[in-house]
Amino acid sequence: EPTEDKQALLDFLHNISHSHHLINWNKSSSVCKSWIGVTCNSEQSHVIALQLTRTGLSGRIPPNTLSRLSALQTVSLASNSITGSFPSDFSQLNNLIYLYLQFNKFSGPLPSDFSVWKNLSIVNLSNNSFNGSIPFSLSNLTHLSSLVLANNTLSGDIPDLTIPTLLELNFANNNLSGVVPESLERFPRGAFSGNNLASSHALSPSFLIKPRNSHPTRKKSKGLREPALLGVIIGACVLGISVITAFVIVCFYEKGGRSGQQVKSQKGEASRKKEGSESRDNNRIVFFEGCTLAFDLEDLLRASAEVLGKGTFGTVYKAALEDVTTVAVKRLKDVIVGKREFEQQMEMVGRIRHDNVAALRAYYYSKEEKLMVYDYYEQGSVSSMLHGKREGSRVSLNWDSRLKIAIGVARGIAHIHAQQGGKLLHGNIKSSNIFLNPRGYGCVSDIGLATLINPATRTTGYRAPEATDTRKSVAASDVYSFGVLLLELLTGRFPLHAKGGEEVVHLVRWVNSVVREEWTAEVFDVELLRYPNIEEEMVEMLQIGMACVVRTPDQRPKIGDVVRMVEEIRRVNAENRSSTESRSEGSTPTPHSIEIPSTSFAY
Ligand SMILES: Nc1ncnc2c1ncn2[C@@H]1O[C@H](COP(=O)(O)OP(=O)(O)OP(=O)(O)O)[C@@H](O)[C@H]1O
Repeated sequence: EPTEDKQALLDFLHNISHSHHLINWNKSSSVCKSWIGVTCNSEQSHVIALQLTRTGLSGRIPPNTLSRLSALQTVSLASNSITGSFPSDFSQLNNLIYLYLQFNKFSGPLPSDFSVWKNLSIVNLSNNSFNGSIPFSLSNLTHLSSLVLANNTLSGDIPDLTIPTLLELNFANNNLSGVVPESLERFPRGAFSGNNLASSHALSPSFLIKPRNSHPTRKKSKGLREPALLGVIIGACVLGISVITAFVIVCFYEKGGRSGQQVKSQKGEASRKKEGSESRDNNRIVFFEGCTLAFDLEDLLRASAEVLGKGTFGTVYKAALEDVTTVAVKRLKDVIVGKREFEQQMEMVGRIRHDNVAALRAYYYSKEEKLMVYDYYEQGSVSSMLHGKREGSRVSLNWDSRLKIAIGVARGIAHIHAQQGGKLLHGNIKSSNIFLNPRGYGCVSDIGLATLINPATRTTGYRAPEATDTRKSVAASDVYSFGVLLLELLTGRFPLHAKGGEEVVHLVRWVNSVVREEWTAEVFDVELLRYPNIEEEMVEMLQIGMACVVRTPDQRPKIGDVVRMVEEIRRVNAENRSSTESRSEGSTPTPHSIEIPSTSFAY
């Protein structure tokens, strides 16, 4: 626990007014683990990021508080009502990389000596009342990639800033005069609009305003889209990092008219402020309890992102918020329910906190966008672990891991089924929705989405025979999907896999036929055969899996029994193992060597 940093933050908190968002900032809780908006380094010895966007901060930043956070790399205090001049003691934060102070009430001059922050990469001081000139010392920042000073009252000439790393620049809507220096001519004209510039860059407002007003009906959403679009388009052009920008471009700008939208205007900026706050008020990101993240839609839009994959319900992006916090954002498509029903479902799911259920951290609903925010699981899903490329990227899943995945998932489903008087189902158990919790147990994600989305778009392979339509799903349908997952863990095969030519093999049918032929050992993943003394456990798991996938829902075990059975696999065999160890050491199952008690299989 970084006690000095904690005290500095408490001193900050006690000397500035703030909203209830920071209620969990207290002495008794862990600053690194539970304080909202605070991120520590991996050793938990220092606070490295402070993200207090929209937390109702108002008044001056108390001196000698934040400046004591010596390892701070990110300061985000955007969208508050902070007054006073730029905190002079921030000059002590010489590890600063990201500085976001936009949408506040700062006034007075900018710091004259920016060179104290030699690692600064992103500076956003826009939408304040800073005055005075733009300091020339900015040109000493050799890592600077984004400089946004728009919507202030800065005056004087624009300094000749030769910063090769700079990708985004916005000085619009100030009182700047003179000409745009040659070093900055590469930036779009809109970056300088709304000033008193004398050269050809002093553009006619009508040119700038036109594109914005050409789609009056889309006013609201554009308010959110444009600032990020500007950054992304410039970044993409210069860097060509199309994968990273895909999230913002594909995700958020799909519906908006694009031509000419990069250009900003004085009038446009003014209306953007208004539109932005309106739409934020109506459609804000809703965070759930226990979430230490603090960001808003604009942060999400700005985040560098990559597509993790497309699923039945939409596309999932890995988004790096202000390059410190990484989250997974699911952008839903084909949502068939209205706002109220959507919110109710999210509230239900967002309240679930369990070791074996991936927490939904936040959601966002607007007419155009429905987003869900989860923790990002670095290791990827169980599906990618099982079926990723055998060499290299594939994480080896040994038998213990597979057992722990099965136990975790069973417990997770049981917990889900215990919610809402038994009314909540998962509806889409599959290996790509299973992740590993910190102790290596399975953790279930994507709860309850099936009821929000067009039922025709459900995944086959894991789907129970009766669940042809989401509305016909019952608790036993989740048990069936869990059974398929067990078979997948045992066999290392996809639920539907191609067997030479075009023939598609249904895993459940295949396992049943192999077992019927008494070639049971054939079903197991060859990767598992190198672990000694696990055949009994594998057979037990196979029995449980096969019991879960019987055709008639009533004949499947209840999830509570399934939990007990999978937990028993290890317990029972741990007791037996010592006596059998000497006998079977190193042995692997051979064809015909395993007996499966006869069950009434459906296939
Ligand atoms: N929180 C997360 N962390 C890391 N990867 C994730 C996370 N959530 C989803 N993914 C990965 O993103 C990809 C797309 O996920 P998504 O849930 O949209 O599709 P799916 O699981 O393949 O199918 P479905 O939509 O039916 O659930 C998958 O590979 C999934 O494992």
